[in-house]
Order: sequence, then structure tokens, then C-alpha cells
Amino acid sequence: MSDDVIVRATGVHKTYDTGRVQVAALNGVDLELRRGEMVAVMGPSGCGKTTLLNCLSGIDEIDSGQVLIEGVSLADLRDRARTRYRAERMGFVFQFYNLMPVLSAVENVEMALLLAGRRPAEARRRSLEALGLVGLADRADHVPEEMSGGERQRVTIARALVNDPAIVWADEPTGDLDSETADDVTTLMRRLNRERGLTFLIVTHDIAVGRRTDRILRMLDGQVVDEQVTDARFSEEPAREEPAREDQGVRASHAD
Ligand SMILES: Nc1ncnc2c1ncn2[C@@H]1O[C@H](COP(=O)(O)OP(=O)(O)OP(=O)(O)O)[C@@H](O)[C@H]1O
Repeated sequence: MSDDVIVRATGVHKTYDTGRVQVAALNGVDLELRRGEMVAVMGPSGCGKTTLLNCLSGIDEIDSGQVLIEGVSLADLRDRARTRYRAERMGFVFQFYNLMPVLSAVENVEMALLLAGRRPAEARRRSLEALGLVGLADRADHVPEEMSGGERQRVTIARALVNDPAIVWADEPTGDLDSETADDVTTLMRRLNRERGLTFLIVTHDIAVGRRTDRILRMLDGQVVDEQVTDARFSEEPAREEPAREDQGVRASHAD
């Protein structure tokens, strides 16, 4: 595998079997993500976006096919090794933040480092740095309910990047935010992607987010059916907001 490829998925199938019904959520997904890319996954409700993110990141097990992250097949690791790999090499951002309500911002961020086995003093120092990177140095001691939605999401982004992960998985990171705050959070992710080379896979319904990534993967019925390279990929600066139109800022492409 080329060093450039962080995620390689081949023929990934996933069926949910509830006992009463079987739902084929992924029907043979093939994709590659390269180091330093910011990629969006879009598609209609129920097409399998969250399932894809969960299967690529090892949250969910796949039924068949293969997922390699930095050349490692998480399915082949024992439980503890897989948990450790995820703690050390992956960051997660969710729609509803998943912050511990009783912990302050800095404590929420340092939890990621403590779980990965870092010493408390180092964890605190790096967590304060990460909060500084997302513009929240002055909110380190606030608990989540003392922060706005945008601030909470910036805390989760600090938590996701504090380990210097190979990839950050984001599931509807702007889904709970108004459009202006969503734009700020997208700008932050874009800046971290550009300045720190952080690789992002972002599941989103929001075309304004998709347009600012490098590539949009379109899903339908459990498959990636189309790929589009955006104009933002080629611009020096992150693309700014324009009036939303589904096809704006996106050019059809074949893999480059
Ligand atoms: N735990 C589960 N048990 C049974 N079926 C499930 C489960 N999770 C998801 N599904 C089904 O799998 C399919 C894909 O779901 P998924 O959540 O991945 O879609 P999605 O594209 O992320 O949807 P949305 O945009 O609405 O969040 C859907 O038909 C869904 O009902």
C-alpha cells in the first residue's frame, strides 16, 4: 500500500439482523482516502453513511470485505489492541458532541490522552494546547452546559486532534448548529486540515460543508455511486460561503 493511502476499503458488506428483519446497510463499498484529504460522504437518509463511518472506524464489525487503516486490518486485531489503536490513531466528532457533562473542557479533552496511556501532566499540557488551537483557551474550565453548541463542538474537535491521529471521523458535525456556527466549525476543520495535514472523513447532509471538502463521495443504497472533486480542493484558502445550490462549487470528476 502506498504511504499516501490512510484508508482502503474493498468490497465492504454490512447487514443488520435484528431477528425480525435484515437490513443490508452496505452492499460492497470500495474507497480510498489519502493522507491529508478532507472527504465528505453524502446521500439520502438511510443510504448507509453512518454505517460506513462506523465500519471504517471499527466501531461496527463488517460482514465481509476488508478495511485497512494505515495498512492495518482492525478486524484482525484482538479487542484490546483494536481499542488501543482507535484511542491512539483515531479521533471522533459526533453531532451531539458526546462530552462528559461533569467534566470541564480541558478534562474532556485530556480524557482522550489518559485513555491512550499518557501521563496526567503531559495530558493536561497537550489538552490546553489543543483548546488553544480551536480558539477555546479561555473556556478550559467551563463544563459543557456553560458553553454554546459551537464551543462544545470545538471541544470535541480539540479532543479528536489531541492525539495527533491518523484520521478524524466526523458524523454530522454541524447537524446541531445554526448555519453561521456550522460555517465557523467547518472553517475550523478546514484550517486544521490545511495547516496540520489532519485527514477528515465527514458524514454530512449539508452541501455547504461538502463543498468545502476536497471530495464528495455520494452514497445510494449502501454503495458509493459517485465521486466529485470540489473547487475547494484547488484553492489556497478554504472556499467561502456562497448562496447554497446543490451543484455549486462541485465539479464532476474521475479519480485523480
Ligand atoms: N442498529 C441497526 N439495526 C438495524 N438496522 C439499522 C441499524 N442501524 C442502521 N440500520 C439501517 O441501516 C440502513 C443505513 O443506516 P445509516 O444510519 O447508516 O444511514 P444514514 O445514511 O447514515 O442515514 P441518516 O442520514 O438518516 O443518518 C438504514 O436502513 C437503517 O434503518
